[in-house]
Amino acid sequence: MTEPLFGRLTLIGIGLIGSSIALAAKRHGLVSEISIQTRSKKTLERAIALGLGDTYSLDPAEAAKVADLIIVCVPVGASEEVAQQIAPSLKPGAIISDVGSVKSSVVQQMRPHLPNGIHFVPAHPIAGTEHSGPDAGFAELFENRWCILTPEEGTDKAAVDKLAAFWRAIGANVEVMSPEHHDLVLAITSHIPHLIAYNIVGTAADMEENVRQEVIKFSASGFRDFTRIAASDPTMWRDIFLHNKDAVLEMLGRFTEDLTSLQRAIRRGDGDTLFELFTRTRAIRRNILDAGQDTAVPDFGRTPAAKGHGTTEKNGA
Ligand SMILES: NC(=O)C1=CN([C@@H]2O[C@H](COP(=O)(O)OP(=O)(O)OC[C@H]3O[C@@H](n4cnc5c(N)ncnc54)[C@H](O)[C@@H]3O)[C@@H](O)[C@H]2O)C=CC1
Ligand SMILES: O=C(O)C(=O)Cc1ccc(O)cc1
Repeated sequence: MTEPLFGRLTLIGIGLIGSSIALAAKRHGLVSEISIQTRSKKTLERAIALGLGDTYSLDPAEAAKVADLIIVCVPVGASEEVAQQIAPSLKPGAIISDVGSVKSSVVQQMRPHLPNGIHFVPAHPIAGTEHSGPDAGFAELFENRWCILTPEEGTDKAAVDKLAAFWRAIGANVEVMSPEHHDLVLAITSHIPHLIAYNIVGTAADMEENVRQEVIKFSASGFRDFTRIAASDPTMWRDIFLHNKDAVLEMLGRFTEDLTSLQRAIRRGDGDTLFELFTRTRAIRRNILDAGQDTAVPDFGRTPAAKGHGTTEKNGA
């Protein structure tokens, strides 16, 4: 049996991601003790019934005490409140991390409250489902998925390496980048796709009753996939859009321009434009599959041809 990487791991928030980390850390023997905190008694009782940890608390300061690694697993809008609550009881030398889907805002919310001598290494596992709560977790969630770390410059390298080793040990591939770059990439690869799903399902839901029934009845796989994504947790996704506002609006601007050019191509009967785009997007899907994980960040924007698909860009204007 190898030595655990950490002594006490404290998980603040025990939903899908927190419970999956608990199960994976336990399975791989990565920590000697797991302490769980969440703010609702009902959720804490589920965590106890599921046997996710060794100690349980409703008090974040109590749970964070003597922890070597604290991972905050709450909706991104609650990050500042949690940082304020745990800051006074953090052990010098502890690593504090999170799993939020947005990084710049989490850094801005948490950093000012963290005392010197604490290693702050924000993280985002790009792995999840539309389910939430402690019952939704499973130990394999992070296997062969990316986990992006966004430490500030000057963060202790040993702390970053140790957190990276933790994520690798539960099956993830680790990459390090700036919070700003993370937020821009995730806006197009994750946040806008969710917004599109929420919007298309909302549009269908607003249709007249008889059409709505047919939408459900004849739901082809495209729409069904959107309904899965649009069933994701409303609190979590509200917070993502409120806290990644600039990057989402920037990407939404480009998306809207491209959508307008597709609209024009359809109106004009311009089959070449449609065919050329659909051929290019098919190749992107193949790239993703060839990369061996369907969560791999696609090669968007690295080649001039992949930038936008408006008719003006196609014509080189
Ligand atoms: N669900 C997904 O697919 C993924 C989610 N994430 C990120 O992980 C984080 C957690 O998401 P999930 O586990 O899916 O959510 P979840 O809804 O399953 O669990 C969230 C947990 O946080 C607790 N909580 C909420 N506010 C709190 C507070 N102020 N103090 C203590 N506990 C609090 C809730 O009671 C619940 O136990 C979010 O920031 C999300 O952006 C990251 C990757 C994938
Ligand atoms: O269920 C899906 O399709 C997801 O996209 C899961 C997911 C949700 C949020 C993240 O920050 C990362 C992954």
